[in-house]
Amino acid sequence: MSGHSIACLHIIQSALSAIHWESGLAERSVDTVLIEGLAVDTVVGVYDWEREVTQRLLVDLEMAWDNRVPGASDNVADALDYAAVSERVTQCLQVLQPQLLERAAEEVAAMLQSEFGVRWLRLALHKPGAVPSARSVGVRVERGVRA
Ligand SMILES: Nc1nc2c(c(=O)[nH]1)N=C([C@H](O)[C@@H](O)CO)CN2
Repeated sequence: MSGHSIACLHIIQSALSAIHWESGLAERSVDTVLIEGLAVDTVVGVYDWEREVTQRLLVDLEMAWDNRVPGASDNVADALDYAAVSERVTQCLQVLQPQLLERAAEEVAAMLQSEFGVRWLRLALHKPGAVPSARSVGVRVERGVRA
């Protein structure tokens, strides 16, 4: 192969790798941070009696986060801090006192996206005592773009 052809090949390879990078196909993280079974006692429910008592909700969360950054720095400031998120989710549900789990899910999801910069999340809210013949009932939502 001539020197000219090799030079052309290099140019084509560089252009292709630039396109690959720009298109976001390169090294995209699909990492997540998890919270499972977070117990939150709050006023929740549609019936009159439910507005007079607190009931337990269990929260499961999976949130997209590029864990390579805190993985390299070992610094919690680079991580999605699951302790801070747990505290804020608890506060959000205790202030909201929603009737429906659907309303609670929307509020928590929007808060996580706006306050913590979470680009994608899957959130399940369980209300274990609501239907005595079921182990648990609840809702699951997915919001944002995963990758
Ligand atoms: N899809 C839903 N159905 C029901 C909800 C709810 O939040 N989402 N809530 C109730 C009552 O509050 C119930 O939990 C009382 O046991 C009924 N259905």
